[in-house]
Amino acid sequence: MHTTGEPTRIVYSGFPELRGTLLEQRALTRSHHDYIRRSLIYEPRGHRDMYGAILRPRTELVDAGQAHMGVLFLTHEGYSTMCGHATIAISRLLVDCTDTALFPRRDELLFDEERKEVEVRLHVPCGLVRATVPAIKSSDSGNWCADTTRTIHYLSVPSFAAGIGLSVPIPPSLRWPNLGDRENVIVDVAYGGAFYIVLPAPALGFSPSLAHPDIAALSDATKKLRAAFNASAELRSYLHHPDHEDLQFLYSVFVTEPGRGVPAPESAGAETGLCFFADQQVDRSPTGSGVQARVALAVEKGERKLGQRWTYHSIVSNAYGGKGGFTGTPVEETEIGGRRGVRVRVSGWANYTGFGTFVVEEGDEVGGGFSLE
Ligand SMILES: O=C(O)[C@H]1NCC[C@@H]1O
Repeated sequence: MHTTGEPTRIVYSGFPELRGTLLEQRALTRSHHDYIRRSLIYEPRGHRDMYGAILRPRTELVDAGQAHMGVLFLTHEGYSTMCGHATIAISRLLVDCTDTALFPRRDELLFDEERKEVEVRLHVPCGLVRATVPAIKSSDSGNWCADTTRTIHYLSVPSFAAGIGLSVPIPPSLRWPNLGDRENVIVDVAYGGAFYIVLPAPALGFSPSLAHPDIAALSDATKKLRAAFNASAELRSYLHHPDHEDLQFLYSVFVTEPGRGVPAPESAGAETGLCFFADQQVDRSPTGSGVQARVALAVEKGERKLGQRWTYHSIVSNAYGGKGGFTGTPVEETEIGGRRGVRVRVSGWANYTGFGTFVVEEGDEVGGGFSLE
């Protein structure tokens, strides 16, 4: 499937049997079954920016009846903890799926007759995400399918601003050409199921406009910024999450341009972002988890009120006149590990690109997956 051009290659069958909690399954997949990620995400089947997901029908939250399905996320680097664009795609797939062999909890989904929508609860590595998929029900069969005229939305795990206006010292070995003679870069850090650095392009020494970004130069700068951030124990201490140490790492640097893009209906404003995540993949979608992080920052800075909807574009949604932009709305204040957090409602669209079977032949070493880097 794709969400504003960002792929999600979804494994719904054929994955080895795994037991344990979702985070244990994630660790086991990394240690014993990483060849599957490499064969699906790397060349020759995938590419540098491919993204994937593995459906996990048994997890502790599924078994407890709190979630309908578990999910592991795959990047070019490894296994991410949250993914909004894949959440939107997978929840549509599950609403359309009638096969209980693939989706054992399918019969627990409920069609809301009044709102004409179906709620799908996904257990993802960072917690429980509630997605709502608009749907159409057939009066003959009683079956439903996703209604693609309306957006899918999901309610996030608690998101929070972790640090505002932090100064990152850039050592001489990590300077990039646009930095000029500056020795520090000022960043915000926020959590939206994963930790994000968020900063406007001029903070890196680039023009404010993301209309025609120099992606290679921005990738070089954000990679070096991330290395400089990670080199400081004091800065790394901002990546603290009370739930689990698996969540405590810097996932992405998000470069933003406030004000750019068409606001979606009933949205108070718009902005554009370019997200470099994992090992410098570029997100084509507006990045759901990054939207959560950016909304949490806006609330913390007093720029956004509860209930205020805002539009978030990627360079792809802007290229299509705003189609495929996400919206993000802080809907509820919450407390997380003694600090203020918000739950964010993120809306977007996803489409199918195909259904297929992948094969790796015995002895085909190249076909097991390679990357030109
Ligand atoms: O939408 C998201 O949250 C994801 N897209 C790729 C990077 C993030 O995990």
